[in-house]
Amino acid sequence: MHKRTTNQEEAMPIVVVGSRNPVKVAAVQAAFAKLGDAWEVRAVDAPSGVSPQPIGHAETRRGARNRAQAALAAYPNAEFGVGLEGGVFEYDGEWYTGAWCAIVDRDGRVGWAGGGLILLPPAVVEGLRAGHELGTLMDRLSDEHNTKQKMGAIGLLTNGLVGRQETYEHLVLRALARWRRPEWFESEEEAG
Ligand SMILES: O=P(O)(O)OP(=O)(O)OP(=O)(O)OC[C@H]1O[C@@H](n2cnc3c(O)ncnc32)[C@H](O)[C@@H]1O
Repeated sequence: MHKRTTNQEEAMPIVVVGSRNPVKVAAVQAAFAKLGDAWEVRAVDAPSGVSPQPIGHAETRRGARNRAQAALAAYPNAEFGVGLEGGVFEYDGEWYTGAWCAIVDRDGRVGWAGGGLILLPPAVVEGLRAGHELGTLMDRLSDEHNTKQKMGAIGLLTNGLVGRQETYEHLVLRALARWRRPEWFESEEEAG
């Protein structure tokens, strides 16, 4: 993995998450821990610039990129900014929740990954149509508090089989593809 060399050769490289949601921060920590080098993970409140409950890929993806860029801008010494944005998606009358991840570096590259879709039940769909946020609806349905910062809709819906954190960790790992295989993403000129 490419690392920027600085005159502080010993300093750990920094990755900044554009959210203080502990689920998102833990997902980035777990993903970067797999890279082999020790990374320092910081978290900042970064505006998504989209609605509190993004609907559809375009809006959700934009929110992820805005958060990643704001995160990177907040830390001049950081190598990467990571944005994770949850959204809801409608296909053929069924509604799903999923997410997009954007990772940005100092050279303007953006790595993308999205998905992790899971079917939402009718009571939640009704609430979404009425303009409510998924987090609020999941709290109401499960009679729990702040579930979006715990197992999330994914954990509640699968009754603990898989959680929001693991799902987001996978998105971060996939969004790193362009730095794992730079030769496949960049022309020789750019890569040089
Ligand atoms: O603190 P931030 O980073 O804003 O985290 P968030 O969970 O509130 O915000 P997102 O922008 O990622 O998600 C947009 C909305 O979708 C909801 N959401 C997305 N994924 C969810 C999940 O797995 N469980 C519960 N709510 C979820 C949540 O209510 C958010 O208001």
